[in-house]
Amino acid sequence: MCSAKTVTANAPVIKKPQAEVTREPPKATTIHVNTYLDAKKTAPIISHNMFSYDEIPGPLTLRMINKFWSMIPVMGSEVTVRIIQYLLSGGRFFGDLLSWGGNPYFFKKFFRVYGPVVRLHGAFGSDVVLLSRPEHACAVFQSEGQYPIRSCLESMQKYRLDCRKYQKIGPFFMYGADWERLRKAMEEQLKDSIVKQYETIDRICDDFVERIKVLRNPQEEMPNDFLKEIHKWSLESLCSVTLNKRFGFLDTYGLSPTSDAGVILQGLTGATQAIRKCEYGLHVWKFIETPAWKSLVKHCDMVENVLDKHVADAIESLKYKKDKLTGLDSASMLESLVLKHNTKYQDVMTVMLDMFLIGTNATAHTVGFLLYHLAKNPRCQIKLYGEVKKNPTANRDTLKRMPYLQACMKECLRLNPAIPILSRVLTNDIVVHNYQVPKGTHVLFASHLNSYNEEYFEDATRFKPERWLDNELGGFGNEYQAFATMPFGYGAKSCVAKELAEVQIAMLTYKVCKNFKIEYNYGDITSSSEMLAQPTKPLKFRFVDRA
Ligand code: HEM
Repeated sequence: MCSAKTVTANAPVIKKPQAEVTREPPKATTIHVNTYLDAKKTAPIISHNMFSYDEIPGPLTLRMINKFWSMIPVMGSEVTVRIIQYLLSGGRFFGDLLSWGGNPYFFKKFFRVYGPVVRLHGAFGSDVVLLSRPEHACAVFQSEGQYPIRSCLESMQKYRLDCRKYQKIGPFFMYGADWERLRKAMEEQLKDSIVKQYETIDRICDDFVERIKVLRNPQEEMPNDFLKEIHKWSLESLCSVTLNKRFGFLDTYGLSPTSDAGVILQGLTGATQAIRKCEYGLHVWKFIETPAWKSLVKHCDMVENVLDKHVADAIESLKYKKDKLTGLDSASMLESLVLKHNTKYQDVMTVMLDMFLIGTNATAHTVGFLLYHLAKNPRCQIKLYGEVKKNPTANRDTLKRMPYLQACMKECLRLNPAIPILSRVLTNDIVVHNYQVPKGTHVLFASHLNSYNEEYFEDATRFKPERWLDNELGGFGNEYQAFATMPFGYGAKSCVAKELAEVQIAMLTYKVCKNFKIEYNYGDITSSSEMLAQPTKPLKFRFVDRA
């Protein structure tokens, strides 16, 4: 275990609680799950080597901040979660307080100082526990009941419930029977849409290749905002999957800011930034309209107004189409949700918005990173191109049968997961690392740290797709290896669109690799440490035509 000496020179002196210093470190492998919702299944846990929740080590500084918070009646664990994420993203105020501001390895430092389980004290006893190891994730996820809970973004919740009166906060944050019903409908329709919209997804990738040709400068390089172009591809693809419509995001002559596509792009970009600002730091916007809150409302309204129009049009046209639809064959995903699953209008809207906010960003950032890794690893690119050449045409089946392409995607998601921190609110008491953690606690699991840990992956920092060919778990294949990297999350609340995202990313990578040799001649690009991690530098790739 590290001592306080490991903290950098200008950091505050953080003393570990006495109990932590004197006792033996708990064994990492002990996992007990007390599912007291189903008393028949489990017996109470009795262990001789168990420690209470209060014994979990954590920073004294945050305890002091907590004393301050507890005088302000709105601060809860949600805020603690956001503060952590704010610190992770280099937030200044609290970051400076802890002398860890701007340090992307904030989580890592916590673990180094306090051990693999860290408790951060929130107001009213509602704390956040940071977990680091795969076996901790296993304990959390295996304890999930039928309805797992993810901690929510309070700003989005307020917007949806107060401003738009949807009554629902959307599938990403919902739980319970309503969420389960919506989730099942989404799963079914997304699967269906991949089959139905496959050719359109394919054509949109071709359009992206053409767009690259238009964007290239005389040195065959992309502009600084190439990530935005990847976003456009991702949006065009998702619009056609959900609405059966092309929006023109990839228009050769650029995007008019007043077109529907232009408004959606501007709205989503602004909304993502505003949500980030509202969520990190103090939630003053709950009482007064801060600039960040006003921006959130403005940008979310922009996206919603356009989507509203299209969703309303689609629903209206159903009245006329209903009889003509033969077995729902020609229905879009949205139409099927309404026709087949009787999904209500407000639910359709929140589904659309969650998919746009989470899905398009995550997919676009993953593509950005994958092209980067291929550019930086010419050996891997040559190998992938060899596989591409052997498969002159790509369809859903052939893409799945390109093992190296699949391995490249997995390896990219291991190194740069779009959502690097998974969160849950415990629905059961659990024991992690011999510490008892009660039901209701917010836990954050820093899964991306394991990706860089030699304990789980040999040559952990290297982009090495071969590891997934040698071993289907990509690492040392121990008992918990499946929890060492979880880019799409885990269990009932894992990503609902994993298959769609994989098809889109595989198809685009196949086409780009088939047409161009990818190069990158600037500084190393890493992931920003945010809820939705993105590349930290402009993606100034050079795309050289293949002969
Ligand atoms: C590479 C692309 C993507 C990655 C890495 C990714 C990753 C994730 C992760 C980590 C979660 C949380 C899982 C958990 O907490 O266990 C999630 C949830 C979710 N994702 Fe994705 N995602 C991607 C693409 C998409 C796309 C394209 C869509 C929509 C079309 C989408 C829609 C959702 C939704 C709606 C949820 C919430 C599911 C629920 O709570 O039931 N994602 N995603």
